[in-house]
Amino acid sequence: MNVAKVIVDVPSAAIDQTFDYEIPERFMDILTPGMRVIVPFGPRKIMGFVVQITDQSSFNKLKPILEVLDLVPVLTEELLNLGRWLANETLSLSINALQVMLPQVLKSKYKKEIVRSTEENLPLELEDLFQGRDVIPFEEFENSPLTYNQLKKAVDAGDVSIDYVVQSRITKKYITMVAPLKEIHLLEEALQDLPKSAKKQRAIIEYFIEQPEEISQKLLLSKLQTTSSTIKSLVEKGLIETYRKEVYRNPYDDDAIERTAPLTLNAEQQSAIEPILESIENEKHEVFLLHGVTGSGKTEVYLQAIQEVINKGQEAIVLVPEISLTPQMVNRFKSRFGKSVAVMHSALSAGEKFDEWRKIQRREVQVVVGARSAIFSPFENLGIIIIDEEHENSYKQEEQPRYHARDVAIERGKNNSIPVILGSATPTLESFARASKGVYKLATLKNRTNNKPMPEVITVDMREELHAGNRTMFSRLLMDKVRDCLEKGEQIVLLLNRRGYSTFIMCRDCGHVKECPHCDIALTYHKNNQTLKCHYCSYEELVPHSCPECSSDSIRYFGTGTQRVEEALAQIIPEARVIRMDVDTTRKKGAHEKLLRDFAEKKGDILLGTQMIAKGLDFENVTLVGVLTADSMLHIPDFRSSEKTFQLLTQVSGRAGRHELTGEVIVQTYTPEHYSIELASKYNFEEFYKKEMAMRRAFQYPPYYYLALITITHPNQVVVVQSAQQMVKQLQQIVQPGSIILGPTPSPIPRIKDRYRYQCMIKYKHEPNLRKNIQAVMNYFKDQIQKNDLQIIVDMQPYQMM
Ligand SMILES: Nc1ncnc2c1ncn2[C@@H]1O[C@H](COP(=O)(O)OP(=O)(O)OP(=O)(O)O)[C@@H](O)[C@H]1O
Ligand SMILES: [Zn+2]
Ligand SMILES: [Zn+2]
Repeated sequence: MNVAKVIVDVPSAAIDQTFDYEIPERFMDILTPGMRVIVPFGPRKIMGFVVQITDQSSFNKLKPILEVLDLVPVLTEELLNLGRWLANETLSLSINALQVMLPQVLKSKYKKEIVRSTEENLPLELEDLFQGRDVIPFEEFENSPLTYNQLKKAVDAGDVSIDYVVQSRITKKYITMVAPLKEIHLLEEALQDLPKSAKKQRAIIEYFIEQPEEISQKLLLSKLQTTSSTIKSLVEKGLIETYRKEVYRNPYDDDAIERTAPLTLNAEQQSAIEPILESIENEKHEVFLLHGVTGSGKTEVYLQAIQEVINKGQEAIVLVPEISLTPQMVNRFKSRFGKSVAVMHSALSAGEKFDEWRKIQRREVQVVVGARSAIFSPFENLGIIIIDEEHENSYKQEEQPRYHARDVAIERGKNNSIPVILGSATPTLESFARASKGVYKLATLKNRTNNKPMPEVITVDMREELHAGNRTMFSRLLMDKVRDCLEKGEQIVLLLNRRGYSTFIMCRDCGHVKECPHCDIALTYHKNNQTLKCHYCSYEELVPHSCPECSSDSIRYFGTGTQRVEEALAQIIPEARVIRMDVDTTRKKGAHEKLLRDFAEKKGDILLGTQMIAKGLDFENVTLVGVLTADSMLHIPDFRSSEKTFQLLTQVSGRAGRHELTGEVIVQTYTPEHYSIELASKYNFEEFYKKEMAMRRAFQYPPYYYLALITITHPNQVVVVQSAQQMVKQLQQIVQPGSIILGPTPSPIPRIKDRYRYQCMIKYKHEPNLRKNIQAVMNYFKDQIQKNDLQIIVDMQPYQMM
């Protein structure tokens, strides 16, 4: 068994295969699949993943593996298999499919060190290596007579660990600890011996006599108002010691979280959880769709199912949309399961993410709560996977590998014979259709746990407002209600159903709109620093004083961004304190949390924001929710726009009246008769489902048809058009008779980063070989891709049509 099959880190279709390498003697006993290695590749040394170890190769002379990067595999056997499935399913490169499962730190340049993790004596050779130090650079081991096998034994025994040091040590954090070295009665003796004048030293000894536990040096210094030189002199006397201790960077203050006990489930929750518990018990893979109105207690069902899994000694993955991963949400899990919970969140630093990942890898936690990528958590004894708000688009990754976390969850569910729960107040049509057909098991929670009705929704026709002479963006009814609320000291959530960056600059004289010079899209106006920015390529420039086309100086910004709403509010109700939440105000780390905390602490009357305020928030003092422009999403060219509108309106309505106070919702719209607005205002999901299904059937969209979107890009427009036409011709030859090919057409954003973009879409019901066939078509373009800078992006089951 001296041949390793390795996927190398060269993201190119021409290299997308395993390469054979010889395993040198010194790595023979330690190398296992799932470890990263350094191998020679042409003139370079590059990283690769060992995916298989075998004893034969069809090549005669193999190059040897140069270095082994891990002594514990970073990918489990299950994840390696999942990687193969993922690459195949999403038509991605194997290397991308494996990389996506790992935290950033393991993908970048790093140094390694060996850390002593025991006070016990180590084998002699190791003691020689450490020479009294606690941490040594990995290279010292490589230059020592010690074998990898000996080191691995020490790692497996938990005596030492290997750590990765990413530039400037961001992977680990240490604090200096101080602890007594002598027993209490010896400390008391020492105290007698210390001269009375050595007040500071005496204070430290007295402290440890009272409290003989370790304490961080920093805390000790501040507690006793003492100095590090005082500590040092006691260390020299052999009375106390100082040492470094690794602390996990913990973004959440665990100890401050109060523990909660399971609630007694109500009848609906009880009948929802029973089949799930059965499935856990019988280790049977099933997918449950938990359709529960907002505030119906879905989370409590998750918590109790997870408890069952933990009791069985198994582990749980909970996916939550990125923007709902608020401390509020995380605390619900931490308050039930304490330190057994890891959190994976993109707002964490690379080091923090790595720490959380390591807790999973080292089996220090049983539960992970995280955004999309947490689906790849390296648990080896999974018992359940839960996807909260399963309808959220953020579960789809919009770069290679273009996977949907729901599909990955179900695949892992199958592989592990465990249940998968999809929860939502507004399930996707796809999921609800599967549940209706019995492919998924449906559980429904119709009532809020507080037994209050859903807040009443009043739609306001904005056309009538205009007729009545109201030209503001607020209807008279909404303003009355807002004032009412303010008087009663209650709070308000205002949703602008649109992104913050929709504000653009236009010349009033000639109509010129400032666009990005590299992308065919209007630049976004940012008021705070008077700049125009491109959302797609980060291009940035200062706002011009006059029109670049006609030199007129009546250049204005347009569009109803949140900034403008804020200004308008300030004019109409100057006394209201507004907290604005959008891409601009939440860019800084921790800003999102801070704004929410401020609102919870009633430092603001109105929470004004984009989509990001619609979900998961639970404030007891919120009694009014206003939606400023319910229809703005209906007009984007996306077959899911009605569904998204329905989902958003339902979600945001669910923010009101969740506790004692009754809530109310005002929805402003120019198309009150549109079924998604009308039915959302009545909370009628079933009826919406029927109507929307009929539309999808009529227009041949999912869930009746599957989609594959192929986007072709190139700096030269002629090349793109020609290639796209060739692409459609090729596709026509591979698809089944019932399938439909649309295009080629320019993409909705026809140019990004100086590359022109065309697309074509395949709609199909049954194409068992589609992936293989598309791969073959890609092969047809191989030369153009490699030599001519052509790019082809395949998105199986696309969510973004851009
Ligand atoms: N069995 C129960 N008895 C009493 N209170 C409960 C019970 N189950 C849940 N609750 C409480 O009801 C409230 C709403 O529950 P929860 O937030 O879990 O609902 P949800 O369906 O997840 O809501 P959303 O989808 O809106 O986030 C919470 O405050 C929760 O503590
Ligand atoms: Zn002009
Ligand atoms: Zn741009």
